[in-house]
Amino acid sequence: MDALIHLSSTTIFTDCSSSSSSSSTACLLHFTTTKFPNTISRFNLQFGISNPKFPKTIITHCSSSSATAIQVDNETAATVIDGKRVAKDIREEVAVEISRMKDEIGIVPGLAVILVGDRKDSATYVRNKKKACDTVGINSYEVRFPEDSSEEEVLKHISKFNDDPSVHGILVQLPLPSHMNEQNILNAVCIEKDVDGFHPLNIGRLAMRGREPLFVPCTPKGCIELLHRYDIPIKGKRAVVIGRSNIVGMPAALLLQREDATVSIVHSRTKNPEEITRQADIIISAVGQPNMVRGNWVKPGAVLIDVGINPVEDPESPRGYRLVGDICYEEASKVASAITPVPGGVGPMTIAMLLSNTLLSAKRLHNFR
Ligand SMILES: NC(=O)C1=CN([C@@H]2O[C@H](COP(=O)(O)OP(=O)(O)OC[C@H]3O[C@@H](n4cnc5c(N)ncnc54)[C@H](OP(=O)(O)O)[C@@H]3O)[C@@H](O)[C@H]2O)C=CC1
Ligand SMILES: Nc1nc(=O)c2c([nH]1)NC[C@@H]1CN(c3ccc(C(=O)N[C@@H](CCC(=O)O)C(=O)O)cc3)C=[N+]21
Repeated sequence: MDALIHLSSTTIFTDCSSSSSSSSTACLLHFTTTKFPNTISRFNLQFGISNPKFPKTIITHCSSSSATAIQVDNETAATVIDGKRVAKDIREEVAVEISRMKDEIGIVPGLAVILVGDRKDSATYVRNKKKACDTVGINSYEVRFPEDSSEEEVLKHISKFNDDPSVHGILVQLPLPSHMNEQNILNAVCIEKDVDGFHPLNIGRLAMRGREPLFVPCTPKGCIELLHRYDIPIKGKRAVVIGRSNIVGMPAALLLQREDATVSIVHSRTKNPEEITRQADIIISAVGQPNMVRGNWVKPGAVLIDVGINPVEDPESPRGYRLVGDICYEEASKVASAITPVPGGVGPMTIAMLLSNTLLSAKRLHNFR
């Protein structure tokens, strides 16, 4: 190194095009040198000139100072919010409670999962939920219906599970085939067993001050749980939720509001969404658009919760695709103070919350504390 350089600020630009498996990162550095302390120089650098011995060293061509190599020691990186680890902790906590319940009152919680049609992703989710139930000691009951089955058949099974005392939670995997009326089916789940929290009565109570839902939807609950477990304050903060679906965006906004955040909702008709997200201390994104939230949509120090699960083509991956979130991780993680990865962020928490809701239901139905 020819000159000692004090980095005063860093701006990172990444090519976040959704399909590229490797992206190039350019870095605009503002720094002063000891040789030229009053000069602030700007250099356009290309990352990735890797010397494994000096991974943080960038080689560049500088004309206004004698520097040829820069040590980027103070590059800020966000805390990675490890949903996979937290979900494991929660599964262990749930397992302890389930075994205590079994020992003390001889009850084992049961979860019924209804899957209609043959979507591959839905089948995978259901399989993962069953596996998770097995690991904590929840009995799972799975019913599969062919794509062309009737709404009445599904309703009949829901009614059967409503009356079955060994079932404490009922989950209807979404989306349903288009010929079925989702409202009718979700309304049929009795609210005491609505572990997904999708029944309008549970959502209505979530929206009302002074009312308590019996269950909170798993994905938004998982987002808030991550914030709590990482000691991230919510009260008085500005939160922006991107997406307003019944299952994620809308209940996430309601939950943040219940936690005393000031909440804005961005959706597909929002003009200049980046101006709104840039004001946020906390962003929860649930859109389904790969890498939509760029680094420059994010206020420095913001906390980012990425719900999006988007498959993008990747010939190098064994499945031929890989999962990315709604947030351009590479860019945003350099601006944020904390961020959830995809995979390994919110996804595992959704399943952990489902287990936790099923335990809660069994405890409540059997008056077990
Ligand atoms: N990690 C997990 O556990 C889970 C992940 N997911 C993932 O989360 C994502 C969202 O799921 P879900 O809520 O069911 O999706 P929906 O398609 O039901 O909702 C998407 C929302 O995003 C909004 N939206 C779409 N495009 C834009 C845009 N360009 N700018 C701003 N807002 C936009 C839509 O707006 P509008 O209302 O105007 O149409 C809508 O409110 C998906 O990737 C899904 O796979 C879902 C559930 C659980
Ligand atoms: N009634 C109903 N309830 C749901 O909760 C529900 C639903 N329907 N329909 C579909 C969405 C989607 N969803 C996910 C759950 C876990 C992961 C998950 O565990 N993801 C892993 C990756 C899994 C992989 O690698 O394929 C992760 O993010 O690390 C993702 C998505 C629940 N949903």
